Amino acid sequence: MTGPQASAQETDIIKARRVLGRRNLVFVGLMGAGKSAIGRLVAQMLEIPFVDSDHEIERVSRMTIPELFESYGEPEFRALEARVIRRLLRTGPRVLSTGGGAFMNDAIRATVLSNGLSVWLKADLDVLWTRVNKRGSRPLLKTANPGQTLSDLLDLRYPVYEKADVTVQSRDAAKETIAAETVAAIASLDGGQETVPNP
Ligand SMILES: Nc1ncnc2c1ncn2[C@@H]1O[C@H](COP(=O)(O)OP(=O)(O)O)[C@@H](O)[C@H]1O
Ligand SMILES: O=C(O)C1=C[C@@H](OP(=O)(O)O)[C@@H](O)[C@H](O)C1
Ligand SMILES: [Mg+2]
Repeated sequence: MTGPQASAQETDIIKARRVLGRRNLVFVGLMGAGKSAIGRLVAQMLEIPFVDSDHEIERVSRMTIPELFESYGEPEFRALEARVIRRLLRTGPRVLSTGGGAFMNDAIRATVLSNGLSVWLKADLDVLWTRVNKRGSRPLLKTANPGQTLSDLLDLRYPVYEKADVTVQSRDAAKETIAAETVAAIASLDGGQETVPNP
C-alpha cells in the first residue's frame, strides 16, 4: 500500500499504540469470528507480541483443545484457561486472542476490563457457521445440531461480549481489511497527544 491510504494507516497505528500504552489488547467473540487470525495481523501492524490463549493452553498441557475436553471435561479446561489468561495478562503490551468462552468467566472479564483493552469481533451467524463448519476442532460444537448450538451460544454470549471496550464487525472481507478497521477503531479512542507546557 502506498500514498494517502498508507499514511492514514500509519497515523492509526501510532494512535492505537498510544491508546494501548502498556495494556494488552484482548480479542473476544464467538468461535469463527477471527480472533486468532485478526489478532495475529493486528499484532504485526502494531509491532507488539502476539499470543493466543488456546495455543498457550495446548503448549503447557501438551494436548490439543479437543483432547483436553475429551480427557478432562469442560470445567478442567476452563480452570486451565483462567490460570493461563491471568498469567498472560500480567505483562504487556501485547495482543491476546482468547477462546470464545473466556470472556464469559466473570473473573477473567473483570481483569480484562480493568487491565486491558478489549475488542469484540462481532459476526453474523452465517459468517461464523461457514467458518467453523469446515473443521472439527471446536468440541462445543460436537452436538446433534451444531448450527443450533452455535445459534444458542450467540444468544447467550452476545449480551456479555457487548461489554468489551470496542466492537468491530467481522464479515466476509479480507483479513487485512478487518485488521486495519480494528486498528482504526482503537485509534479513534485517542484523545490526542498530551502537550507538555514550556517551562
Ligand atoms: N476476514 C476473514 N476472511 C476469511 N476468513 C477468515 C477471516 N477471519 C477469519 N477467517 C478464517 O476463519 C476461520 C476461523 O478464524 P479464527 O481466527 O480461528 O477464529 P476464532 O479464533 O475467533 O475462533 C479460520 O480458518 C480463519 O482463517
Ligand atoms: O467458545 C468457546 O467456548 C471455545 C472456543 C474455542 O476458541 P475459539 O473461539 O478461538 O474458536 C476454544 O477455546 C474452545 O473450543 C472453547
Ligand atoms: Mg481462536
